[in-house]
Amino acid sequence: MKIHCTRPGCPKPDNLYPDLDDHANLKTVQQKYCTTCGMPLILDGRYLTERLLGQGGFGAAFLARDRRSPSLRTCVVKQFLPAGDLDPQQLAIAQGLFEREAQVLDRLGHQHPQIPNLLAYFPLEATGWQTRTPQQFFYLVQEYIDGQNLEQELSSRGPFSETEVLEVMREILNVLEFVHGEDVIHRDLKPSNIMRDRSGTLHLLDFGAVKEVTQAPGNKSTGIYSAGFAPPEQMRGRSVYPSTDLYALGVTAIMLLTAKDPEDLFDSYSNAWLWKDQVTISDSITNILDRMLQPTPSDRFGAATEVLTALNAMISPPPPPISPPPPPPPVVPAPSVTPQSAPVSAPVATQIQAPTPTVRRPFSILEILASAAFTGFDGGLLVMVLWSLLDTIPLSLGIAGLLLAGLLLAQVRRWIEKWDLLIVAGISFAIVFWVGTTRGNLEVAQVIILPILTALSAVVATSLFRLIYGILKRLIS
Ligand SMILES: Nc1ncnc2c1ncn2[C@@H]1O[C@H](COP(=O)(O)OP(=O)(O)OP(=O)(O)O)[C@@H](O)[C@H]1O
Repeated sequence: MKIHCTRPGCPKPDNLYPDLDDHANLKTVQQKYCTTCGMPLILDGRYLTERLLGQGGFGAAFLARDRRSPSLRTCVVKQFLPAGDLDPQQLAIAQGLFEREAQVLDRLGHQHPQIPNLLAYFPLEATGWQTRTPQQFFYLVQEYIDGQNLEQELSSRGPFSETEVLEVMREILNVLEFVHGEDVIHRDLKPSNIMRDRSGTLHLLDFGAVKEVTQAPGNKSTGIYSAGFAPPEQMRGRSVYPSTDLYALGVTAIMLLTAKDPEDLFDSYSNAWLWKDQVTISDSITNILDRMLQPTPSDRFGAATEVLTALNAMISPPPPPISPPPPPPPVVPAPSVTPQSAPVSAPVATQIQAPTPTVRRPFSILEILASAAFTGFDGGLLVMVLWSLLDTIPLSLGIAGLLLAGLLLAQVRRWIEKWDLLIVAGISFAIVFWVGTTRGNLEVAQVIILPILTALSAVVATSLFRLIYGILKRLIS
């Protein structure tokens, strides 16, 4: 059996003990020591570390086996390993907080299936290596979640779709709702701390309360939070709120959508998140993420429940396109998650537009009118140039009709929208201007005025149609 030494800096941590392959030996042996540094290898009399899983700012995580369980259950052993620049007072606080992390996990893990259970928490005093001074170590053992974290998933499969991100958000918000209800703020939410097990369930990892220790202003030392995911109040070492975790979840969501690191999405010059032009998602989810990513806690959602309500509101069927917007639903005061809940700046429901969970969102009135102007403009140009070249009305109308149908399809499918409309209109105008005035018999004034007139007519016709449709609809209902 291979046992991995947990002493930081051990030059040859892998120890081979073939005698422990025999279960009877494994169960009864008293202790084994690292052949290089003498560190005890069977922790708390039962946990045998197999390999290093990773190293964070305040400790290392190891994959381990529990020799006291009949199936040699796999578990995760986390070792408290603060960075070397803490003074004795800070170290004492850090140890106290590590213990608090254990208490928090103990309380939360046994109540929620998506938080790993705490299995043990213990100190270990070992003789120093290359020194006679004894060394103190702290360990925390927790349930092993067999799967991949979302950071690993992201790098192996690329960006998540809107639907997939919504699923992640909903699931983690439900966990946060519970966590915040227990007066706990996670403080380090990010894709690498969200683990998807083999059945697809997400788990929230790493309740690193120890990270509070260096939050004193001016102390910018290691691993206090994860840069990029922490909102301004946490970076300044101020109080944290439920909305601190919601901000980090917002960053997580845009990272999953874009497959980009937070540093590549945040523009420090304008102090803003620049991610929207990199993805096509519905307005409603964009608005929700915008609010989660507000720099001021009180501008964000105050509680996970509020975000869930906003996400659920997206499922309700979209209002008919013409009828006036329905009156805002009665404002339900946001349930206060913890006494630290940030004040809620506005009722959630009023923040949501055009609810739809689908990727192809409905067109706004402005978009419809802009598209009508574009179609009218290009339609006018097409008919004019074809007529001037072919000199037969039916054929010109037929070809123009076919080309227009293609353009309409491109707009409905959103292949061309916003600036594309202007670009396509500009290019077609330039072509028609050149072809019509050099090869055809068109006048310059004709090429300029006629398409503008057809564009205006299309806008007027569309507006009238929408008005009549709206009136009829209201009369019928
Ligand atoms: N309960 C667990 N089950 C399975 N894997 C885990 C568990 N806890 C941690 N891990 C994995 O172990 C690795 C190290 O975790 P750890 O929490 O020590 O550091 P980190 O999350 O990488 O960094 P930081 O502490 O700075 O957030 C990560 O890849 C994480 O996914």
